[in-house]
Amino acid sequence: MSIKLPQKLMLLGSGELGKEFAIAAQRLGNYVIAVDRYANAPAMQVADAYEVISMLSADDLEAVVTKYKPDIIIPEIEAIRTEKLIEFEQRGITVIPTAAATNYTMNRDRIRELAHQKLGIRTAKYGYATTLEELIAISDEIGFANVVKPVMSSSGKGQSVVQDDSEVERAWNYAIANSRGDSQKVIVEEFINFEIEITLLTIKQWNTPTIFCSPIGHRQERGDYQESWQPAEISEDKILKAQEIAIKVTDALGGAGIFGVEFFITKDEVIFSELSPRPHDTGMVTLISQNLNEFELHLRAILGLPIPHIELLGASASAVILASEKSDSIAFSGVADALSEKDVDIRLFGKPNAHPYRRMGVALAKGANVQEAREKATRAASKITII
Ligand SMILES: Nc1ncnc2c1ncn2[C@@H]1O[C@H](COP(=O)(O)OP(=O)(O)OP(=O)(O)O)[C@@H](O)[C@H]1O
Ligand SMILES: NCC(=O)N[C@@H]1O[C@H](COP(=O)([O-])[O-])[C@@H](O)[C@H]1O
Ligand SMILES: [Mg+2]
Repeated sequence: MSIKLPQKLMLLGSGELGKEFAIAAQRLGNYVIAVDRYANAPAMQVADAYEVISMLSADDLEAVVTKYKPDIIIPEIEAIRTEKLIEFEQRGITVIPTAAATNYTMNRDRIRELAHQKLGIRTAKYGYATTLEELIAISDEIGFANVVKPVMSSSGKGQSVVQDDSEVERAWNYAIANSRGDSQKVIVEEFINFEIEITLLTIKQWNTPTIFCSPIGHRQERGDYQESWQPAEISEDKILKAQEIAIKVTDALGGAGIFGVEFFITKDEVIFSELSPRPHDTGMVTLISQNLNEFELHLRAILGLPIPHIELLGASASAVILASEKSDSIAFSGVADALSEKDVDIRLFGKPNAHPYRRMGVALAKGANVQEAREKATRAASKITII
């Protein structure tokens, strides 16, 4: 595919990942329309145009697509009326990576079925429930500890680790209260006691073979990422195994773009967890670690532009800057202090309001080794306070 520039790109979802993507797209002169459910979202601040709609509404999606006639639709979150994307694709608009892929990954049950049932890939043992009674029954079958998550959610929203049957009801209520979209279904997964978990950024291209970034290690709390680092300390044979699985799943999904493929690495196994058909939050480390970051790679893959070489520039890390309370007026202190160390950078996303644990920024660092990079990133993040 050889594409003419500029292209008119419509981002569905305009958070921090969309913002960096919009910047990358505009550096090559493209026209970006940023869409999200609230005004002043990060990507809207750097886009050519923006719209506030419910992305779960087919009518709202139709209205913005009719208004702007984008060449390419680029989903940035899961919670989108993906059936409507299938219709847009049939009308000749490119959907990234494909409309079917966004439909598969919108709900945890669909991608699980594809990876485990259809492709035979090793995952954690799992089951589903649509009522508390079903959850009690399936939890006994899966055993404890297990992890309960709404089938539609991200960044750990509504997710809990359940240690024994006394905690099942609380997990049910928490999952249902925090489910995105209109689903009342939860997935229960066997708790995997992993040594490390990784994101393998996988770049699927229109006409050239799939390529990979060096694996990214990460640490999560409450199901949400706290820090990530690159390279992850895993053996070459496990990297090859993860690459083989990533190729299988992304080939089944088709299209082009970057995917964040998540794995649990145990002593003996590489276990597929889930994937994002778009840049990954833990991949923000590539804003400092690589010659081309994950957003530039996504753009090049989408536009069919060459990626001659991906270079890891050295051990690097990212650490998140989280809000601690609810607020509608955001200001940061400690920025100068955070930036005082060599090879440290930060991004403040410009989200218009905060609530506990909302990700408001990220600190990035390079170091002599992964440990030093992680320490520097965490130190920088800890110096920034939201006031
Ligand atoms: N079965 C499991 N065993 C052990 N830990 C788990 C399991 N499932 C999830 N976790 C932990 O919770 C984190 C978040 O889970 P998961 O990736 O499924 O949720 P998510 O809401 O889609 O997150 P994101 O959108 O940020 O990728 C995982 O990265 C891992 O640390
Ligand atoms: N794990 C998925 C992820 O990190 N997605 C990123 O977070 C934004 C939502 O943030 P918000 O909840 O603070 O609005 C999304 O728009 C995307 O950029
Ligand atoms: Mg995840």
